[in-house]
Amino acid sequence: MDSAALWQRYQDWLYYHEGLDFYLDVSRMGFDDAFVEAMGPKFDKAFQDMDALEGGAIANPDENRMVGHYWLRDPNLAPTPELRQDIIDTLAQIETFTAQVHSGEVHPPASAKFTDVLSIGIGGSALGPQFVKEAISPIFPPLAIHFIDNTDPTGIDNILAKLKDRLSSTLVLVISKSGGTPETRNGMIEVQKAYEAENLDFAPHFVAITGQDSNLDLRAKAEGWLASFPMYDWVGGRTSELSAVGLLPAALQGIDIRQMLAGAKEMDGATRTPEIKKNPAALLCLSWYFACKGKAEKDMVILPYKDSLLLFSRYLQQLVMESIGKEKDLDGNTVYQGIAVYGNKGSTDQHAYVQQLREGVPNFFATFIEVLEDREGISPEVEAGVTSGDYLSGLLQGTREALYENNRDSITVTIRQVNPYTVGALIALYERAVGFYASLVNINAYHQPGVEAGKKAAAAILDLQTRSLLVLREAGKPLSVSELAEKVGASEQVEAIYKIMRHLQVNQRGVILEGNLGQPSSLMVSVTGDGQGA
Ligand SMILES: O=P(O)(O)OC[C@H]1O[C@](O)(CO)[C@@H](O)[C@@H]1O
Repeated sequence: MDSAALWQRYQDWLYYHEGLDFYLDVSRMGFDDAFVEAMGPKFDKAFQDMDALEGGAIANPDENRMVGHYWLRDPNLAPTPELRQDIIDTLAQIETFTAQVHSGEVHPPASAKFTDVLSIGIGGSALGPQFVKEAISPIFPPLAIHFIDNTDPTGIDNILAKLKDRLSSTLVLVISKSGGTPETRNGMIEVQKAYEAENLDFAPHFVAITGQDSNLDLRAKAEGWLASFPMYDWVGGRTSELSAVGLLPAALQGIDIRQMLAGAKEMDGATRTPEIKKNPAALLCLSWYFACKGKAEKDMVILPYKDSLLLFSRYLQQLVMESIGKEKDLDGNTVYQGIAVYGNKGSTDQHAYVQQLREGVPNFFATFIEVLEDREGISPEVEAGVTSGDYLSGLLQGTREALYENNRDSITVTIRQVNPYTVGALIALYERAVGFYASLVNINAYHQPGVEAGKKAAAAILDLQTRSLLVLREAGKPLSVSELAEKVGASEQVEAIYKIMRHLQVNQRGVILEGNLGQPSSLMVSVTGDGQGA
């Protein structure tokens, strides 16, 4: 296409929303009018599905749940007065609690004010709060936030070492919708132990955000924690940033959560329009469908040219991949759907993997996120008439052009500024696009059956560990790994048992491995003393 035709295509397809000061450019996606026309009926159905979902239909049939994240920013849309009131009350509870914490009215026993927040959670109970912190937390927030989002002992140690002198003024949020996620539980227990080691009563520091009557909820009540906030069963983990899960950590950092909700609400309004060209989420989704051919044919590379949006791709990775990555469609057909998402930020990534994007395997489409405002105030010049921001902007345009020249498609999302309003809008945009995409490819976007397999397998490994240590103690003499597996009654699990023993030995858990470490079958395993791991 020559430059005049491209300029025309750019204008024909440009979406602009005045209230949001938001642009979406899909002109560098190679679809034609015939494709758009052919997609019409599929989109009509997607719009209808979305209407039903917002009206309170059971949009997550496997889990027999409604899907109501859109109601969080417009409680009037909630299908019952009770749900509406719950949303309003929770928001009020978040704001009241935050004001009390900021003023010192709610304070820890040994300190006049809380100074830090430690958020313990994983997946949807961490990624949104982490993204928002990175994007819009003030440089000097009233409370500095830290995260434990894994069961990695070194990761936990690092955070606790950082907070050691301030545990007495740290507010600990334990966030888990199910209230039973092991990584989160482990973090919670280790942090409680850290409080006990400092002779501090942990309960007046701990706050739960969880589903009603979950294990976490019951524990928080039994131990008399400082506060609890609800997580509703009709909000999925990956769409929970605008529930208490994301709003409480954000508010505690001094972020304007009403603005986040307002931005999301405005975007929700824009993405309700049942016309592809006038609906930015539909345009995004049309582009994804075109690139992927409705199958998992391409990856989505997210390239925000703004440091503060670094974690957006990580946040979207869960939102898109946990929603779209499904083996079966709604009719039970095997479809292996998915869109792999990755990316960090431009122009930094230009000095890493953009080489492959430009010249290597064309298995992706890019999404540039452009922020018009370089910084607050006037920029110094780095050379005559040119600022650092001019470079950033030029590098974005240049990369987009270089990709296009080599037949690599791209989308460009443009906002004026990264602020609570636009961050809320971006979250809402992608939530809606994922919902539409699921309709187009006929899958349930709101369950995650695949995650359960890994969780069950991990539980089975821990069970094998307990049984193996028991056998070793009873044997009272060294056993080869295969003898051990046989005595445990799990010969087919010999490799897993070998790995368990190797891990216990390295961590001084009372296991001795003798023999050639490079030849696992030569190893003899025994336990010392009472075998601490048993
Ligand atoms: O909030 P929870 O229940 O601890 O779950 C954390 C994450 O685990 C998952 O259920 C899957 O591993 C995610 O969907 C969820 O965001």
